Amino acid sequence: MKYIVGIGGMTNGGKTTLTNSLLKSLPNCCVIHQDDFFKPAAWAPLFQPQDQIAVGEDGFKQWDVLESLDMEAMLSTVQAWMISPRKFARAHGVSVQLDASDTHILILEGFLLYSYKPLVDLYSRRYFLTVPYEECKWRRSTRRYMVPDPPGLFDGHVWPMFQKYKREMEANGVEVVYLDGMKSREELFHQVLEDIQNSLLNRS
Ligand SMILES: Nc1ncnc2c1ncn2[C@@H]1O[C@H](COP(=O)(O)OP(=O)(O)O)[C@@H](O)[C@H]1O
Ligand SMILES: O=C(O)c1ccc[n+]([C@@H]2O[C@H](COP(=O)([O-])O)[C@@H](O)[C@H]2O)c1
Ligand SMILES: [Mg+2]
Repeated sequence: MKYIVGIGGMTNGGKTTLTNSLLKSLPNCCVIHQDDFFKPAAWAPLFQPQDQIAVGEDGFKQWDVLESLDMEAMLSTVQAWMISPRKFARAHGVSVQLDASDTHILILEGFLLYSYKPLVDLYSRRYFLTVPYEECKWRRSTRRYMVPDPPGLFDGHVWPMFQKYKREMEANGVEVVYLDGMKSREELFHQVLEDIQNSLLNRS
């Protein structure tokens, strides 16, 4: 059985933390991180021609839109797993348990998992982590990304884009399991692990 889990939701909701814990506990489990698919951006003026991240009318680089991600490449990577989860696992250094039932799990982790149409129906289960605005803003202020946030990015771009995509997801009727990112790391881990295990049992 092939089982694809989405760990989505807002920036700094705790997606990467939760994913890393699940990976250690689920058998035959591979991961694809959406933030590995950001398109290239200029880090110095000389490299401007390679910059594929648009600058909005607001003056901010538009990192938090679907167009800043190479979703076709992400989809191809998912398809490679679907064709041969065993080969994919080996290529990514994941040891495959030969005696386990033929269950293979793929976790997709990222902040815009449910907005790209070709991916939406591939998930067996879609989780969506959220925390309140103030907590999200505070956590974000403690993070250091490859490209540091310019002043005002959170309120001017990150938060409005999160709200826009969430609204669209809900309007499109995409079914998700909401997770309260204010729970402890341990509580979230046990809640989701148990939920995945139950869902796997129901399918087998
Ligand atoms: N359940 C939690 N409670 C409190 N802080 C958390 C929790 N999960 C993650 N964090 C912290 O929040 C920040 C963002 O976590 P991270 O997993 O990188 O989020 P995301 O991948 O959603 O942006 C990190 O500093 C992390 O240590
Ligand atoms: O990873 C990068 O190269 C990168 C460069 C610029 C910005 N980001 C930010 O990465 C955020 C998504 O990652 P995360 O872990 O916070 O969900 C998103 O809100 C972007 O603004 C990420
Ligand atoms: Mg992350």
